[in-house]
Amino acid sequence: MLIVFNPAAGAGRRRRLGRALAALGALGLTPEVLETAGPGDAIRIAAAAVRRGIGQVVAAGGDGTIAEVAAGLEGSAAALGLLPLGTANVLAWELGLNLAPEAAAQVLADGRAGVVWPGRARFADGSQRLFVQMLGAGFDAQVVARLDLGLKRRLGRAAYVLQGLAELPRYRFPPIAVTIDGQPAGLAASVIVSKGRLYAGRHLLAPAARPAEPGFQVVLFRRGGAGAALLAGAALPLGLVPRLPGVACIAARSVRLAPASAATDSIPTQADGDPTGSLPVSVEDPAGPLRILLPR
Ligand SMILES: Nc1ncnc2c1ncn2[C@@H]1O[C@H](COP(=O)(O)OP(=O)(O)OP(=O)(O)O)[C@@H](O)[C@H]1O
Repeated sequence: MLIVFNPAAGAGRRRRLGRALAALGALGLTPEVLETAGPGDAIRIAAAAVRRGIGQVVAAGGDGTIAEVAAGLEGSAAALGLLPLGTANVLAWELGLNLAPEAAAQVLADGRAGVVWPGRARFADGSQRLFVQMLGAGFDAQVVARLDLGLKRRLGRAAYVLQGLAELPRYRFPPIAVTIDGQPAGLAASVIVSKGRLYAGRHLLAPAARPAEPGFQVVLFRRGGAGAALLAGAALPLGLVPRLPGVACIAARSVRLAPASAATDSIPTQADGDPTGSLPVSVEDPAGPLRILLPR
């Protein structure tokens, strides 16, 4: 077993890693730990672990670290383990993991192998990105892109709320043209292509999502403007976003998002809470699912 540790993820992460290692030691396991030095490093470390024949590679960080380890494991038989140390840890909540380091260690030691299907996003410059929980385009991606990382470290998820309020008066909500399974699906001010039911922690966004199956739920925010975004932000912790007027949730096997007009501003995207490229983007299933260690 190899643990890929992102020292920049979440708060109190080194202490939480230490607790997990102590618990693993008590269970007779002494995994190798490698630290990431920056973005993309976890992909390289996980891919090298696969070449060395390591059967379990653990992402110790948040959703961004999980997505990078997943990309490194793609196409292999190695199982992904989770040690949630991030800020939002949405995939861990989605899969029903207990976030305490000792409980996570127990799953690494004796969990059952399940599967999750990630999504693949392809950008116009030829770059691509695997995501495990969601890809956002529009307002939420703008918030992620502008987020001050020092603030995120100090305040955790509250930093997103503050940054969201700061972006409300400046973001212009350029319209996004949405294509679902090859058919036009109209315009939206913001879109979240979700693999899971949850968003930004434990908040319900896409009730029909099934992470263990291919395909996506596409959450369309048809209404733009500060008022609609503020309403969505207020509805999120109440789990009421899917019921808001102007919000639609559509099942998809492939999605294309593009600026509706060539004259509009560049529209940002985020994947699993990290800034990614700008629109246009195409989203599809990868060739196969990922093996993942789940609670018994
Ligand atoms: N040593 C490092 N220094 C700075 N950034 C790093 C380092 N190693 C990895 N990263 C980047 O940090 C990004 C954010 O980490 P991650 O998503 O795991 O934590 P988080 O944002 O706190 O958690 P969550 O996504 O659950 O809110 C990763 O996608 C990765 O690209």
